[in-house]
Amino acid sequence: MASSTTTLKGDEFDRQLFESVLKRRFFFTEAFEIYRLSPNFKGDNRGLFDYGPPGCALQANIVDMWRKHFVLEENMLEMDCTVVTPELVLKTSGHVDKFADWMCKDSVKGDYLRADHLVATVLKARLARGTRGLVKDSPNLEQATIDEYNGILAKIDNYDGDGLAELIKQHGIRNPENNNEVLPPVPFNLMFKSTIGPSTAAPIYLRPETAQGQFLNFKKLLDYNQGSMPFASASIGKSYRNEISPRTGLLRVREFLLAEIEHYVDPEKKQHPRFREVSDIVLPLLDRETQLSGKTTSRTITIGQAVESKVIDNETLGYFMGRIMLFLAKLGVDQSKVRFRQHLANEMAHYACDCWDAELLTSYGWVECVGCADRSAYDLTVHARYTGTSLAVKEVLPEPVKVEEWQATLDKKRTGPRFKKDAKVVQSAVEALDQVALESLAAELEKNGAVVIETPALSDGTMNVELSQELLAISKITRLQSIREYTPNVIEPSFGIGRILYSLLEQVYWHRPNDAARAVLSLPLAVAPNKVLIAPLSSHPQLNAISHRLSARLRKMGIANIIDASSASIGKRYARNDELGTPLGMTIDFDTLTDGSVTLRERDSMVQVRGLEDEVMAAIRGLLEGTETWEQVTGRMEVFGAQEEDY
Ligand SMILES: Nc1ncnc2c1ncn2[C@@H]1O[C@H](COP(=O)(O)OP(=O)(O)OP(=O)(O)O)[C@@H](O)[C@H]1O
Repeated sequence: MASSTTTLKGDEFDRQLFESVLKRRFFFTEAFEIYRLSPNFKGDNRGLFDYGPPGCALQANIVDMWRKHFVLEENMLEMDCTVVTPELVLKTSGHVDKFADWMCKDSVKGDYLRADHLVATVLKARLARGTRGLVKDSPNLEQATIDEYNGILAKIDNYDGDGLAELIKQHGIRNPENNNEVLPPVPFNLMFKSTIGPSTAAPIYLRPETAQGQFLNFKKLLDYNQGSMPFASASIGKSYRNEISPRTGLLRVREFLLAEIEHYVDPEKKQHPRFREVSDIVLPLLDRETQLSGKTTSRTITIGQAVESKVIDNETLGYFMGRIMLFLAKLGVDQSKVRFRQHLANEMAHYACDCWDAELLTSYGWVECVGCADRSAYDLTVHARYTGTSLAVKEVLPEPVKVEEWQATLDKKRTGPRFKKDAKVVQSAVEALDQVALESLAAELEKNGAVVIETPALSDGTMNVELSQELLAISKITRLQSIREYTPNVIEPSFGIGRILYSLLEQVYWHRPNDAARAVLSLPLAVAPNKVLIAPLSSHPQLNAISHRLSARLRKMGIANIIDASSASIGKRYARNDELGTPLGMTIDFDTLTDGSVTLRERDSMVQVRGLEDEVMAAIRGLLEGTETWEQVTGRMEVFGAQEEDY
């Protein structure tokens, strides 16, 4: 499509105006709005939104593109798992103990504030006041203070509770809304808790991510994939996080659509067969060291170079970062407003060993829209350990190889009577011990005469046993190995669809020159909610009939379209659809009745061409399928030029 004529620069962006367009056109609205206005409404509906028709269509188109770009392109195994998750699963995965953010309480009003956001908001405001003279007569900040604040902000995600408490104390940080003091940060678990059925004895959580359902089915997925590695599963579904204080519209919500890929890979073979397809893509990277040095400027580097120099840990991680970049480009994201930021050590989720976020630049600053984490073997290992179900891969070696290894043997004559119905569980726990564990246990057994090993849950609820030398022997043996067993590592690209949708909308929003009331959303054809507006110039029944026929023709081609036969001026109708991001407009007038010609208007340039109905239909199809550009269409059809549109 033609490029926008007045792209809004960062400073000119008027969020209020932009959001009023989205609300007016019903992209989304706050949930339970009419109840929230009631004096009896006690709840908190922040972070809960309903999508209206264009928001819904845009979301569906993004998801459709995601499915084609990832699931279809890579033969991923898609799953749809339940939201309701037993506590035990999330206890094992570490979410019950660790999936928390730090929050501070306003000492007077009792409001809760997310601690890292509080510090960042206050320091940013001080910097804005003290360096840009935003507040009249406010003193300029000393350069050393400016550097200190910037340094803190560059690594704000790296502070734990104590670190945040120290910052709050040291910098006299208070609630910016009322200047009240805040209490020291405490952790708040972000999962919504409930119970299943009438019994309170069966606690559940709404899943905070789709990943766990995929991991629990790993054995079945591997079988379905004929035991072949590597492979990926994928899932799209609602996830829930009880965010402490959501204030940034669609960017931080409590219920959101997550699209996640879990790519299972041999830990010793993290090369990717299609790596060469992405190795020349240039990525803007903001790595860990740069952030720790207090800087926030990313550097551009090809994925190939980044993997070779180990800035990106391995090919598979690099491959997915490249695929994420290509996906965002297809959606219409401004490539100069994307960067990949590496997680700092404390920021990383409890399961991750490396993580890069794809961040998009918005009026709220850089926003994480896609997380790309190497979860190592963490999840499969903990679930296998707890349940005693093997989630390992057995690889048949091309030739048997001689291996020296530690072997643990239980004396079953003794362990049977000793552990009774738990004997099998104890045995599976011993069998699950890896070589590193066996080596240190062998030394411990020799030294102390007994060792304690972790087990899946036993009948008395405990999860470990003591094994003396009488019950357990650990020795080094040499054997011929024909099967290698390993727990796969997982590379996980995780896409917050709502964040991508909102950031994209901000990036494609602009208005006609000198007319802030005429907003345009330059959404690409592929994701625009409606592709074609059909506008009859009069309400004449014959023109109406043609509109419906054209609409049906487009529908038959799978092209979403909308008829606007209202009495509003054609300029108004175009303007309305510019705000909806509709890329093309077909106008039907009385000439259509005599010579069968129709007009096709392009949203961004407002240029119109005229041709026979079939020609215009072919142009629309070509534009949608990407076999023709708008420039080519204007080259071969009669051009009207940009029309002055009465509004
Ligand atoms: N509260 C939320 N609202 C909307 N999208 C979210 C929210 N939390 C996470 N996401 C999306 O889910 C993706 C994967 O989640 P992940 O756990 O990596 O996020 P996160 O690091 O916890 O995010 P943040 O640091 O912003 O809280 C994110 O990249 C983001 O797009």
